[in-house]
Amino acid sequence: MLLRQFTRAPNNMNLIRRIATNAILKNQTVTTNIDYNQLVLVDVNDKNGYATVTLNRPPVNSFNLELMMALSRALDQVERNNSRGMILTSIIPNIFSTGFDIRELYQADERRLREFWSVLQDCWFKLYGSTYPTAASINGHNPAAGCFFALCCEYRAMVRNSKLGISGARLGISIPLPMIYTMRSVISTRQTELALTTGTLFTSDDALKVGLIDDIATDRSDAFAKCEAFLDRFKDIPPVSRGYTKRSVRQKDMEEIAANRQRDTDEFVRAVLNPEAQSSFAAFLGK
Ligand SMILES: CC/C=C\C/C=C\C/C=C\C/C=C/C(=O)SCCNC(=O)CCNC(=O)[C@H](O)C(C)(C)COP(=O)(O)OP(=O)(O)OC[C@H]1O[C@@H](n2cnc3c(N)ncnc32)[C@H](O)[C@@H]1OP(=O)(O)O
Repeated sequence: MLLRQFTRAPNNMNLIRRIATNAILKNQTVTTNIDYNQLVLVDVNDKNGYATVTLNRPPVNSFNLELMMALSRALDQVERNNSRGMILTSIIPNIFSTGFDIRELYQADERRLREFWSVLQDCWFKLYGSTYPTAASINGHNPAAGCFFALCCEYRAMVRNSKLGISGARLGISIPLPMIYTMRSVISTRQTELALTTGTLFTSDDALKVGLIDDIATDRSDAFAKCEAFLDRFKDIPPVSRGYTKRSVRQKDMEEIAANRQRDTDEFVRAVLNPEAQSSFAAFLGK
C-alpha cells in the first residue's frame, strides 16, 4: 500500500485537553474522549504527496459536532504537511455522507448548535480557501452537507447510480449563504437558484450535465484514480502562484462570509429550531 498514515499527534490526550480548555474559555460545548483521528483518517501518498482525507463515521457518515471537528482538524493537518493536493472521500462503500446527523438537530441545545455551525464555517474557510489542489472522490450517495463539502473542492468524480444535491427546500428550510456561494462557484447562478429552490437531488448523469460533477466513475477506485489524474494536472505548475490565483478567485465569497458569520449562525439556529423543521426531524427519527 502506497499510503501511509500521517504521524499521529504525540500526545492525543493533550490535544483533546487543549480543545476542551479552548472550548471552556470560549463558553462552548466540551466534547471529551473523542478520537478525532479515527473519525476522519488522513493519509499521504509518499510517491505523489497527495493527502487522502477519509470520512469514517459509519453507518452513514452523518455530520455531528464531533465529525465536523475531526474534519476541521484533518484539514489543519493537510495544510501543515504542505500536501501537493488533497482527495476527500468516505470509507463507506456506497455512501459519501448523508449530511447533517438529524440527531444533532432534533431538540438541539442552542449552544451546541452554534458551535456546530461555527465549526462548519471553519471547515468551509479551510477547504474552500485552501491553496493546495482539492478533489472529491464521491463513492456513493451524497445529499446535503456532504455535497456542500464536495462542492468546496476543485474537482468531483462520482460513481454511477448515486444521488447528489442540497434538498433543504423540500423540508421548508432556507439554504445558508456558504452553501449558496459554494454551489454558485461551480454552476451558474441560474442553475444554483433552480437546484436550491427545488431541493433537487441529481442523478450522476444529471449532475454531470449541469456541471455539479466533472466525471462519472465506474466504481470507487475509478473515482479515486480520476481525482489523482486531476491533481496530476498541477504537477508542473508552481504551487505558490497557483494557490494565490485560486484564493483570489474565491476571495470575494470568503470576505462576505467572514463579514456575516454571526448573522449566518443566527439564521442557521433559527432554521433548525423552527417547529416545522423540528417536526421533519421527529418524523425522520420516528419520534
Ligand atoms: C435539514 C437541515 C435543517 C436545517 C439546516 C439549515 C440549513 C442547512 C440546509 C441545508 C444543508 C444541509 C442539511 C443536511 O445535511 S440535513 C440531512 C439531510 N440528509 C438526508 O435527508 C439524507 C437522509 N438519508 C437518506 O436519504 C439515506 O440514508 C441514503 C439514501 C443516503 C442511504 O440509504 P440507505 O438505505 O443506504 O441507508 P438508510 O437505511 O437510509 O440509513 C442507515 C441508517 O442511518 C440513519 N441515517 C441516515 N441518514 C441519517 C442522517 N442524516 N442523520 C441521522 N441518521 C441517519 C438511518 O435512519 C438508518 O438508521 P437505522 O434505521 O437506525 O438503521
